[in-house]
Amino acid sequence: MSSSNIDKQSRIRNFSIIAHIDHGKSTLADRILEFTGALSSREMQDQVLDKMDLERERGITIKLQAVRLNYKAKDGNEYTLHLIDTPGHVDFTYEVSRSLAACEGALLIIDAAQGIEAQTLANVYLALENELEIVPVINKIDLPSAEPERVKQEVEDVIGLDTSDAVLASAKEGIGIEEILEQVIQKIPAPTGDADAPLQALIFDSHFDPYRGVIVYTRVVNGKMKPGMKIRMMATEKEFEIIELGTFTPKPIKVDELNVGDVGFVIASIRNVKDTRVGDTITEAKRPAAAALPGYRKVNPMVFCGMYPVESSEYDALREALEKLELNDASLQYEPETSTALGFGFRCGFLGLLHMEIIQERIEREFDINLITTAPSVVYHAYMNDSTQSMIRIDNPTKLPLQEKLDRVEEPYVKATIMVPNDYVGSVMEICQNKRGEYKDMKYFDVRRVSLIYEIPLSEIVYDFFDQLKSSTKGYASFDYELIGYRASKLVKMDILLNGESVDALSLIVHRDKAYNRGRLLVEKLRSLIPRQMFEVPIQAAIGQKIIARETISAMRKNVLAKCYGGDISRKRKLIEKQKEGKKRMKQVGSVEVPQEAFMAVLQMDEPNKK
Ligand SMILES: Nc1nc2c(ncn2[C@@H]2O[C@H](COP(=O)(O)OP(=O)(O)OP(=O)(O)O)[C@@H](O)[C@H]2O)c(=O)[nH]1
Repeated sequence: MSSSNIDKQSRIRNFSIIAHIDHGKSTLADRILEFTGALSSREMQDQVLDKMDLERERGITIKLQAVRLNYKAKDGNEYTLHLIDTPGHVDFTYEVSRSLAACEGALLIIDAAQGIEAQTLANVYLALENELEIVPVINKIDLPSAEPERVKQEVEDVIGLDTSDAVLASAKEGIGIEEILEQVIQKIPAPTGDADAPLQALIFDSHFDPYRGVIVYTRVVNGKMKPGMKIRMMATEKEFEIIELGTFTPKPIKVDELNVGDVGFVIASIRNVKDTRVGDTITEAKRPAAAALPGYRKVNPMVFCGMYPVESSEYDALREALEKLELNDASLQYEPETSTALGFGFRCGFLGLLHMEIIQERIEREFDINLITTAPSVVYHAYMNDSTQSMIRIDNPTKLPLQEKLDRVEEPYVKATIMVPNDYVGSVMEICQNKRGEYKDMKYFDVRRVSLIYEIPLSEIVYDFFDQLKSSTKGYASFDYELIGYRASKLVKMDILLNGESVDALSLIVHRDKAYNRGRLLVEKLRSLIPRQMFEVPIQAAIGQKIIARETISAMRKNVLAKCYGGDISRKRKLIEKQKEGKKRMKQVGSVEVPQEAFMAVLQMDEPNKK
């Protein structure tokens, strides 16, 4: 390798920013971009690293990106910095871990008023797994409630990081930015790697551009890439020819090559993001690397739900919407599904609830399709009791075989870390126990805060766990979880009957000990959600042949319009309009009109906190 290349490589720093949500990651990233001159102040009006509208509205970062910055350090040298953004939600943990794998270091941002939170720790563990140098930054020191010294001590005690020269910063007021960059240069190592070795480049993200095809975000670990080179994706074994290479500054600019340590994008006439899996290694087809980079795994959806068009004529439009979204989202899965109650639709798989909500919203907003979605379900493993002992993956409660045929059913469990001020420990424990959680550990951070570890079935977390946690702790609890595997549970299928007919889209899998309680609450909730019909409608919950709960919706007495007779006509029209509006989200199930909310009722039941 030439000495100028070595020089260049020694002046590269690749880093991420990790933080608990709202501790100031995006604001700090913007400041860094501004300080290094990558953005003018006018451009600063948009938070560049948070791109999509939805993201901005929800205030979270979903799609990761990488920016190349030039920084003239105090030592007089010019450095190339690659700042790699990470998504801020537990649904996207694998993507976070791969973007961290593209770095040598990470800025750990901690809010000076709040201190360490659950995702601070989760992110630190991911950074440590990837052997990153962690540079602590205490942010928001401008806040009157900031306690930087206490938070520094907390970081020392809990994480074991030396905080003697942690930067005290305010991303909002632009304090400490230069010091942060100086520490990036001094503390984070330059990339090591061999420019003459066969190509190994890590894919840490990709997205679909309608004009250019898939744009792959990559970090070169060994070797180099040039336009015209034939590349191979080592996991998917697909081959492509590089058409263009570039980096984001943050505007995309073309480059002639991507060398060891470089972070940038590759365009190679790739049509589907499924060919460019996050975590996969790009190598040269002609001279492939002996092995892929470590850490690749295929991410599997954790949560499934049914999506049905309200108007059955929109089925094709829904399929096209899913096809388009899938181009850009390798973790979205779907397959056609038919429901007796809802007709033709799709069973869709997501990384988590947030991922699911984002896709639902995009289908409705960008594709203008009215959807009926069924309650989300986790994937159960059902083991048959016949001679085969075979296992069936159940991603839809209706598919659970009859009880008599089952040896056992297993469900996914997570290890949940909940951080909470002392005063709320009691209520958090109660929620966890109510959610079938198994207590594992409790650690005191300081006199005020506690970290609780529970093992909880994922299905219980899907059902409004986080909302309950937030509301019973005045918003102070923070929460993170990781999947730890499958365990056998006493699970049964509960069916819901409307007017005597079982509605498949309302079936759910519940723990046997909770079935009666859930069944009763669910039929009560359904009674309040389903409008009166022209006739009386019984709502029943059943396990097998046995009815465990019943409510009745009494028949409608008079036409709503009757009220308006003699009244003014515009009011009447408004009422008709309103009824039409309301109708949009109704589905005719047998002879009963059922609103969208009914299919989600199981998520909204306020279960009294009793065991
Ligand atoms: N007072 C004060 N507020 C700050 C500072 N840095 C960020 N904030 C505010 O804190 C809130 C969260 O900041 P973001 O930068 O969006 O936080 P984030 O960590 O990127 O959040 P996610 O993108 O949701 O992960 C915003 O309202 C910011 O204006 C700071 O130094 N001081």
